[in-house]
Amino acid sequence: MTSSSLRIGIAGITGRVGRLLVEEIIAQNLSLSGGTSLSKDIQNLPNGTIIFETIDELAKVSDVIIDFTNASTTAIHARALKDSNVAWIIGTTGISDIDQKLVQETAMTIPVVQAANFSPGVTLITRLAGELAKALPANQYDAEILETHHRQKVDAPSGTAIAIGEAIAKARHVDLKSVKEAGRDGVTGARKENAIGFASLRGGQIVGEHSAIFLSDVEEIVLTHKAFDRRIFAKGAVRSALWSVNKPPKLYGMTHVLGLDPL
Ligand SMILES: NC(=O)C1=CN([C@@H]2O[C@H](COP(=O)(O)OP(=O)(O)OC[C@H]3O[C@@H](n4cnc5c(N)ncnc54)[C@H](OP(=O)(O)O)[C@@H]3O)[C@@H](O)[C@H]2O)C=CC1
Ligand SMILES: O=C(O)C1=N[C@H](C(=O)O)C[C@H](O)C1
Repeated sequence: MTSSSLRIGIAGITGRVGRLLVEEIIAQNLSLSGGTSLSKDIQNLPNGTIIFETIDELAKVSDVIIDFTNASTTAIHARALKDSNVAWIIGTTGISDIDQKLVQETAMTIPVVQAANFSPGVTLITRLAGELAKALPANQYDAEILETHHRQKVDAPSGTAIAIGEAIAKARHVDLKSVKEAGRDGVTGARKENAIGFASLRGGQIVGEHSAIFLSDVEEIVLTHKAFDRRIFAKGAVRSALWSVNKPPKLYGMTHVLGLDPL
């Protein structure tokens, strides 16, 4: 299979990212096989774009499916794609632990590229956060993650914030779940040593902003990424789709797509 013959389907084709994926596929002269959506509002999609009723139908006419939908679809998509011949590029966030297991199972039979954020810049910031966490003692440097998104976002903390938290936790050899402090409210008690804190702001049309903050008694280190345009996600997802061609079944991430060495 070559990239020019690759048939790309979009799950969530009428969404904020879905519509930009269509533009990116057309801009790169790639082949769009169609998409799925909830409301099937096809306004402003190119003439002739096919909206399928189910992911199974879309899979029959696609070599790769890029999925920016809602976490409620993940289990259905995993079961439908497990025994298909398509690659699955997952951008959807807010996926439950149970459904994430299904994603992992699916990646045993088809190539899956999953990233909470398809921006190369965020991939690098996440690695840098891990590097800092490795070098800065957890009992001296408090790690806090701040994220800001548009008012329509339905999950919190953002998938990217969680991925940054996981990178910090991994570097500190702890399980994120055991140290995560999110949504502080009321008499919370003093901050726990080694905690990784999360704060989420929602409002307006902010595309996506993330900061990993390390605070000691004597200094503050802040890594910040701001996405100005959702095209950065669409470009990264299409790049991942092209990269997935002829790859063996496995759960890949943006670090694989970017060819970065494992940490
Ligand atoms: N990994 C990354 O780089 C990024 C990830 N995201 C994540 O991607 C997801 C989508 O974001 P965004 O585009 O802003 O969201 P939108 O709500 O704009 O789009 C979601 C799309 O999925 C469709 N959809 C929702 N539920 C279903 C369902 N049950 N079955 C089929 N289709 C469904 C919607 O259909 P309809 O239009 O008819 O409602 C719409 O087309 C979110 O989880 C978000 O967090 C977002 C940006 C970047
Ligand atoms: O919902 C969004 O918009 C975004 N979601 C992703 C996340 O949850 O991290 C990525 C990006 O920040 C935009």
